[in-house]
Amino acid sequence: MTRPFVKMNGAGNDFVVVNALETPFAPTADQARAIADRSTGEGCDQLIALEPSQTADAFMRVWNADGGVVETCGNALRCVGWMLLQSSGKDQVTIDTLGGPTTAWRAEGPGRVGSGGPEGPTTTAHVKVDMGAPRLHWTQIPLDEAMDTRGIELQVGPIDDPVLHTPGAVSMGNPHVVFFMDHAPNDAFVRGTGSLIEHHPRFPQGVNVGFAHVMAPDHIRLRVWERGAGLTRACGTGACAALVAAARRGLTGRAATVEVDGGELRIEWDEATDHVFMTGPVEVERTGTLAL
Ligand SMILES: N[C@@H](CCC[C@H](N)C(=O)O)C(=O)O
Repeated sequence: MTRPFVKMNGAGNDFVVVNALETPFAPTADQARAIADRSTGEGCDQLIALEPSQTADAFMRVWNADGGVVETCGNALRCVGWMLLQSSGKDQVTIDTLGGPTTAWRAEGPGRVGSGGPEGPTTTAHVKVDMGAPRLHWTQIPLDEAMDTRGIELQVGPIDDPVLHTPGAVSMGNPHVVFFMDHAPNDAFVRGTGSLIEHHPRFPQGVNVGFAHVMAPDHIRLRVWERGAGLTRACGTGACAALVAAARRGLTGRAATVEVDGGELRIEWDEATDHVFMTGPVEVERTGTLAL
């Protein structure tokens, strides 16, 4: 069986997107893993399917690169949002996920906007998404026991001199923990520490691990080790979680630019609605066909 796909990325976080609005697409975990494999498959951080929805313009299903189905993906919501905005001609579209419903709009943003070319993809568009309200109670992350999610009981390194400790915990529909550091860590540190924390018993459903350096009250440098995908060039829900965790500790205001390896995301935590809004770039890289 073959299926057409579109390869897209949001700030460097890349996806194989399959339109399953008319024809169902239900890969096994092994098939999802094979598609995501960067040496033998198409290669991506997440596999995405756009499915029909009773309540929204579409339902977005997400598989991590390890083949596991997860709740949501912020950067993919912008990519899929752009596809639906283009195909429907609407000004806004709604997308449901296992992590909750989202709305997406076209937005203005920095950077070159073009259609791609021999030099590679250029920014296709900027899209804003309403990621909903952050979930902050320990049961909602979820954690293994009751504690204040502004700074949870967790440390890395020796007990009397930890390298990292007391991260914030936030659910943006999926679980995140955010360590605050005075610099951005290198790849080896993110890989070593991230892989350790991802499966820590503190997080019964695993966790996405953010390393945030607050450079100014409106600017965060963020690196993320994603649950089920490893070190990625951007994590949209991770950027939302970092802003929320930083604002709760008084390290930033309620809006900031979050600089990730693959670009910049604008995150705003609206006081009136409690919703977190994310604006950032979307790129179409290529199209192709999956052989399943
Ligand atoms: N890249 C995503 C998050 C994808 C899912 C995540 N790895 C998880 O397991 O929750 C984003 O942009 O939010």
